Amino acid sequence: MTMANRLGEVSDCSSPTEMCLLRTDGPTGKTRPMDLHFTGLSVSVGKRALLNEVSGVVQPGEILAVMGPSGSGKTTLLNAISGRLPLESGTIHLNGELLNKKLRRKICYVLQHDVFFPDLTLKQTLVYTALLRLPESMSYNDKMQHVNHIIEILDLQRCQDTIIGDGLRRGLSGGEKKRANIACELLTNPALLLLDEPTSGLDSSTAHSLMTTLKNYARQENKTVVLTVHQPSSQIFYMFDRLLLLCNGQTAYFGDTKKVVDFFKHIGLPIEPHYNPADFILEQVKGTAETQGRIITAYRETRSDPDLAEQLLMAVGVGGTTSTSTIYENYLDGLHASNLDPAQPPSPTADYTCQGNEWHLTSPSSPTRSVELRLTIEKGVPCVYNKITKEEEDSGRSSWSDNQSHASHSTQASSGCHSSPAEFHWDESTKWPTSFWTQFKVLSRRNFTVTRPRMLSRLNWIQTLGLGLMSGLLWFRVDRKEETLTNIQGWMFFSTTYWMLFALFGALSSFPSEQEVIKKERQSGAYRLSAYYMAKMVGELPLIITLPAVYHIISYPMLAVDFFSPGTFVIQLGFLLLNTVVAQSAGLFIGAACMDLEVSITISALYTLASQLFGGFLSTSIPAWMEWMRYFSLVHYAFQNMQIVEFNPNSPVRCAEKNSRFDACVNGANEIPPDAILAASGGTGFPLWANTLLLLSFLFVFRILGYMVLRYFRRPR
Ligand SMILES: Nc1ncnc2c1ncn2[C@@H]1O[C@H](COP(=O)(O)OP(=O)(O)OP(=O)(O)O)[C@@H](O)[C@H]1O
Repeated sequence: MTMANRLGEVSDCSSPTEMCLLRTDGPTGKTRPMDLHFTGLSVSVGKRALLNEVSGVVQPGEILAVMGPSGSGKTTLLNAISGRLPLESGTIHLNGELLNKKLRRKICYVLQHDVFFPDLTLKQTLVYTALLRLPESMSYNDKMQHVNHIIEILDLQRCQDTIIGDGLRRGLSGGEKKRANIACELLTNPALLLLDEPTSGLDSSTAHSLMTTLKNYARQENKTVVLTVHQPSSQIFYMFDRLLLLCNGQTAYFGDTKKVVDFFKHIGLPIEPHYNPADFILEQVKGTAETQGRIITAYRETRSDPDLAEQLLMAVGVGGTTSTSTIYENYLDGLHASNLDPAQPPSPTADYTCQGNEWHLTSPSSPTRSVELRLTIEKGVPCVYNKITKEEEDSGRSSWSDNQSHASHSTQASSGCHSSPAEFHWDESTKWPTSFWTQFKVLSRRNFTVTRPRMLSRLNWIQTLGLGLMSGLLWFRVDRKEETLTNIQGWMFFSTTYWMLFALFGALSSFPSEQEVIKKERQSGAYRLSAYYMAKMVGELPLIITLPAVYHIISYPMLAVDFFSPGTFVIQLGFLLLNTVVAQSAGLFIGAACMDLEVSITISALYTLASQLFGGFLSTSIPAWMEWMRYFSLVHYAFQNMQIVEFNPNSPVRCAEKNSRFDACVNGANEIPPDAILAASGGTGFPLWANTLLLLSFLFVFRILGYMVLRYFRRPR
């Protein structure tokens, strides 16, 4: 399909709110409508049951609202359906197929809290999400068109260049953030959309407008939507097709939203006139233990009625007193309207058998095509599946799929307005939507964009320029003689120590500040942790070395006016930067391991101060039993190497005229031998290459430890 064709299809849609989204039924588009059927879900933590035998079903094009008082288990239910919580018992089926890793890709979960990088604009956020979560087979242009399309659908054009913002910086409004949150998830064209309290924190008109958008989306794109909601207005309440009412983790009602008031009336709890039904039912389930018991028992009795099948079918709006054969006929009519060849209408005369509460009905509509219907009642919830026709089996769609209510949506599906500039070609054989290399590239770029304002902030520039000038002036044109030897060493020690502290403490908050976003993205299977980690290391490298390099460029030439050597200058810079990167690695590791800023600051303060004490400048006579601690000092090796480079025979340091502390000087030499300077500085005495190797080892060990912590101890659940 050409781009022009695709755009042509989009232009069929008359307005953004018509929600013309993605082709879902094309031969390559794999996001076909999905019904959700969960049965007897029980979840416990310790001895406490959070969910107890909760069941429900929702069809494509419908919205199932999960309501209940605070703490009744709404979020727990969504977590369970999304596969993020282990079930004690119960099953979750999508189109009759048990929930598995592959199917989880078709589910998106919009969290209650809006989790974003606050410094990115809305458009940048969506573009990075699209580049990470849309399949590799889509071109860049298609992905960008798709982003624009989603922005249009959710009516976010006006704020697309506004930063997301947070408590400190103003950015998107609450309603815009909710839409942005939903937009991020809609990008992947999910079949099942789970939303945890999408309207919380919104005023009634914004909440209504958001719900209208969702309703249109579900209807016109034939998507299945499950959402939790607290206290909707009556207008919003009646937008829900089905309602699942929870009370202390148990089902108080499941069925048609319009019938819930009748249900309550039937059990002796009539609603007063002009009362918001949502408020009314919530008040009842929040009532006394006796009222709660009455509601739950009444609902259970409905489920154990001898004429269960008819009642339940009625609850899902299938048929009331309709016989199963009529259901089947209606069902086939629906299929005929949407999928089957009009020239070959399916035969309404079907064979059907009934075993217990499971019906099997088969009807050939042509020699090569047959349709089979299965109706089961599992734990009180009816589920109507159609078995794939023979032709569809050939194209790989051979599981049980769709159901009775498909008929009611077929007209919408066939009414046009169901294509976008993009098509999806999910590669089902791979776990990730994009390759490692793509993930690495996109995440490096994003990391650079997100981290730059923090690391290269105006204040950091002022601090660096100020300190560079101050240290340059303090040690300006320092003389190269024994009396001023400690000044030269002091500059080197100060430089390595300062940048160690800067990098280590700066890195402490790096993982903790990102962890919520990363957790959300990892839970949705957007990328590998290794790609994120590598990208973070690489993306931040230019940022972490910029300021120390500027400092060195200002400060060292001022110090070394009389003995400046370009070679020494460059090598000194190299060790200063290497030490800074090592310190950053230590900070990243400590930050990841602790995640609690106060704890990590305490540990870091202890380690960095010990590193200074044992660095070889502040104390040159370390007690023998503490000498081993020098080997763990973060500044020791770089400080040693800077001295090795600085104090070389080509640039000698003159002996003191009297009372020299160096034997060579006392014995008549004019210049202090470099080895004597190093020996007197309390170092380990390792050569340059050994110190460099040890610095690199520190770097790798801290980086590997940081990865292990994220991989095994910070795994999102
Ligand atoms: N990991 C857990 N350990 C112990 N209790 C938990 C855990 N997770 C949830 N709960 C408890 O389970 C109950 C249901 O929690 P859930 O978040 O599902 O409620 P909710 O209906 O979504 O509430 P709200 O409307 O306030 O968000 C609450 O009482 C909560 O304290």
